[in-house]
Amino acid sequence: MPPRDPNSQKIIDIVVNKGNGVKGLVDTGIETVPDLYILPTHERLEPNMVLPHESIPVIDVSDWDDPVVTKSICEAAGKWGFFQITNHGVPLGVLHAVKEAAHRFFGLPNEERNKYWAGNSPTDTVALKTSFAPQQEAVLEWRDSLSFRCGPQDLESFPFWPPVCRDEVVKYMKSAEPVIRKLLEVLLKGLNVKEIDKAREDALMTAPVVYFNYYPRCPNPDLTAGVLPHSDITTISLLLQDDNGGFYVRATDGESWIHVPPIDGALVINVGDVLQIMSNDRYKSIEHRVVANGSKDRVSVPIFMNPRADAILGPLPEVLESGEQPLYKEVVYSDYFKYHLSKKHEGKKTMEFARIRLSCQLFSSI
Ligand SMILES: O=C(O)CCC(=O)C(=O)O
Ligand SMILES: [Fe+2]
Repeated sequence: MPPRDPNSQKIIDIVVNKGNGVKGLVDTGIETVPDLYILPTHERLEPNMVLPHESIPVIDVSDWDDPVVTKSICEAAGKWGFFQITNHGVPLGVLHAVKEAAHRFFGLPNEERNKYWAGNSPTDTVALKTSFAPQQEAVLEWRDSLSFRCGPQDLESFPFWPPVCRDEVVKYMKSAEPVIRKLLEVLLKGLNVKEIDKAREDALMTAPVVYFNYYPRCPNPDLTAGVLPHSDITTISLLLQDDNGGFYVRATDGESWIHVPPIDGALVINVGDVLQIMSNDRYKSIEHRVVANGSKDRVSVPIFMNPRADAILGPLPEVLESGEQPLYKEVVYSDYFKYHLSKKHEGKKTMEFARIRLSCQLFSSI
């Protein structure tokens, strides 16, 4: 990346090097978005790129055993890669409380918040960051995020988590766990996997991470990005939105975008890269993005369910059993993860790391 101009370097200093985040920048009273946050025009989401009448499915999951429900889930995962679920059993009070907890954390004074800055935090299970990969990005994303690793061993460091929000995070994670398990059971059954045994469970769902994403009100929301288009490198992700809107997913035409309207109490579910790889493309990990908000501070609370770092990913034997060619080679999840983090958000580029190129496929079939 070319060197930054002196003004952008000054802002990097406030936002990244001093650990104040974009929230700290907004608190200085800026009235326009600095150049460092201004996207080239071709990267902005223009209104004519949004399909106003399309929407992702909303599925009532009050009966997980209903074949209509399981079929809708698997079909949505194959066609849209995204769907919303309602009546999932996570109490409304728990959902509201965790969003309030996110506001409480980001409402702390800079010096309280940045105690948790990545690398500085009292525990490596909690990390505050800004944008996605500020060192690799010419333009930064208008977002700060606080992540909590929530695997069983990670919870041992709970006493070091921020007291203003830690109870709510754990409660949310615990109530969402059965939903994650059910979703994975249904999705894997759709791939002919009869049961998720201990080994599969270890590989698929050992490393959940809860995020607080915080998008402070932005003076020029049309010029910048909350989050640039990307796919998640998870098995599956569950997203809790607030009522501000601004979350878009790539339409099935591969070009346009669809808004995902907030529904109180619903969770937005998406297939991540790992499940697309395991399903040999039957399920789709779809790009999504967030537009900054001009009138309010927005929060979202995703749960990213990840495989164990040393898990070996590749198309499942059950999927290939009928002689289907694998589209992906086997990769270790930690290598996939590191590759993802070494680049800025760039659509679905990370998947190239595991994809078998056509020429190799032809070669191996000769
Ligand atoms: O904030 C949102 O609504 C979505 C954020 C997102 O896509 C992510 O954190 O991966
Ligand atoms: Fe995402």
